[in-house]
Amino acid sequence: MMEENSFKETEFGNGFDFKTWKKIFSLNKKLFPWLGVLAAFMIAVAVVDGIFPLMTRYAIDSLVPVLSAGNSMDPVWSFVRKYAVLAVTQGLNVFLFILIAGMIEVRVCHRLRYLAFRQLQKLSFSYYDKTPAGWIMSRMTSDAQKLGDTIAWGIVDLVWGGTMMIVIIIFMTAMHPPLAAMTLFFTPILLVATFWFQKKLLAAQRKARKANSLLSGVFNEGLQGARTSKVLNAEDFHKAEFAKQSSTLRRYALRSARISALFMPIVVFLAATGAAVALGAGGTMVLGKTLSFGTLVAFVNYAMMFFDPAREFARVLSEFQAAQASAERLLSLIGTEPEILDRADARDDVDILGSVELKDVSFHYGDGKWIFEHFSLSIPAGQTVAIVGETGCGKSTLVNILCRFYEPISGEVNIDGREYRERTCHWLHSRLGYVLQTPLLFSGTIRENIRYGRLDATDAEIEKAASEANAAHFIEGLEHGYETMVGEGGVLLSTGQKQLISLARALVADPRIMILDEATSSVDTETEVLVQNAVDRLLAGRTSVVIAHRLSTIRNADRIIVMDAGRVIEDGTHDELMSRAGRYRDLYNRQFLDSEAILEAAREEPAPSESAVPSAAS
Ligand SMILES: Nc1ncnc2c1ncn2[C@@H]1O[C@H](COP(=O)(O)OP(=O)(O)OP(=O)(O)O)[C@@H](O)[C@H]1O
Repeated sequence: MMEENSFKETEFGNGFDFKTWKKIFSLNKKLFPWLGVLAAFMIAVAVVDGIFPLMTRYAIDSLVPVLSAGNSMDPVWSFVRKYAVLAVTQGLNVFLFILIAGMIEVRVCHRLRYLAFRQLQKLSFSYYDKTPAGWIMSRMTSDAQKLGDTIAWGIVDLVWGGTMMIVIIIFMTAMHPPLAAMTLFFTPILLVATFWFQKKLLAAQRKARKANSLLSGVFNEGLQGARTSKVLNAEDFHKAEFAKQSSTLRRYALRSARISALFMPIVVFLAATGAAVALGAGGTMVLGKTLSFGTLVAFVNYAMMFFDPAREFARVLSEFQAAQASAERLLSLIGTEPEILDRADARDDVDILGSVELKDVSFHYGDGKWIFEHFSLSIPAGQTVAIVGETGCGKSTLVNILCRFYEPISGEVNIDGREYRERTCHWLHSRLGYVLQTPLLFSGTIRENIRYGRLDATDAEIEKAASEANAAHFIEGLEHGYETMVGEGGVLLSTGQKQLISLARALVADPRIMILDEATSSVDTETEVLVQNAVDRLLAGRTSVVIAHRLSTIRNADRIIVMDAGRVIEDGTHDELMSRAGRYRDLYNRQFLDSEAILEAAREEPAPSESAVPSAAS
């Protein structure tokens, strides 16, 4: 298998890319009306926010003289009513925009995860060879989450910040254009400074996060491998690695703290300068009676308020830029084409008898290292073939090609005399059973796990398959029987129990061709016999290819193929090959008799953890 660290992630650019965002938005077309509603609410929130200083202006200029003159309270009550209406409207706006933005966040995240997961189901095996599981998990979890968050709350802040700045400029200009020009004189500097700081801050934070995750990796390895590193005297190496990552983290964390510390005073200073100008110039006008006192207060308010939307606007733009890497990585996953695709004229509606033939097949995994060159093998329908050979000789690769997880680079794979690419992948996979060496169960009940073999199987069929697979006895002995939860990956069951369930799953599917990658893990003798009987039943009457480790399977096979470096070097029955004194006899004596000896030892002293087949795992 390919090492995970050989995976090279595509480097994505840093600049803002409209195309990427257009694609992300087009994947969420159904949310467009909601995005429009959200934007409308944010415009409303910004307008109402901008009206409050005008209310203060009105109170100072119109109400204070009325109150000072001791006239009626009526205008005050009318003002209070208007103020209350405005406050309630704003409360409602805020309630609704939080609700809608939250809904959009969840739906964007769900949609992107759904699209990525759907694509993952379609992708060929080769994709999983090249792509580490951790990388895929990050795309599905943190990237999808980040995009949901950035799109929903980014629109909130972007529309609010943009509208708020426009509203402030309009209101100021409408009240007093020359004073507006003076107050807003520093605004461009404020905007530039805000953008610059936000960009630097985000970059430092991103580097700090990266250093933090590397440091967690070092922790993890250090803790998990504590025993190994002691044995290997590798403590100093781990200490040095920890010191390196830790000082990188400290450097970036300090940088981000420095930027934050500088940012606030500088930007607040600039905003305050605007307010000071308004106060100085406006104050003079108030003295000269060319400006009302209320208008001056409104100007000072607006000048101080301008800083907030400017900061939000800059922050969101930088966040969109930061989230762009998430968008590009997710799009690269969603847009990956499966390497194995059905041909346009591939048929699905043909019966299968089960004869299999590899004809002149050559294959490599994309690295140019040929695993098979001009390889041929023919298996008549109904025959059981055991494949044996040293590790790395190509047994699993042969099975991978047979199952069409990979296609040959050249040559043909014929099933019932027809090239398998003339059929759909579904045609083959629905008629082919594959029992893995390490049986994988899904979290759920035992019944559900057996039903994975054929989704429309009835309960009676499931129970019949379990009984044929020798699993019924132990299942019925469990407190919840077929409804027993198996835990994630089947952790609540023993190895032997999992093997029996996976055999039942294959039996319920009733495939014409059966591929069996036999388990090497030893189970106790009693289970070994149960598993072997179930395997015999599973293989009977089907074309079967078994990567064989059990002596009993090898002996019972119709034919044994010995492979070496991608070639068939011996082919015959057990007795024929034993009489030839060739590689098979060698292997048999060395490998299979050894495993027989291990089994023999296990018979005398059964391992407690593996002797649990008939026992409960509720
Ligand atoms: N996904 C892969 N990408 C690249 N090379 C691979 C891949 N899988 C297997 N190989 C290489 O192909 C060769 C044959 O491997 P294969 O797994 O088919 O052997 P095997 O006989 O099944 O071995 P084992 O008995 O250990 O399972 C090996 O050299 C292996 O390194």
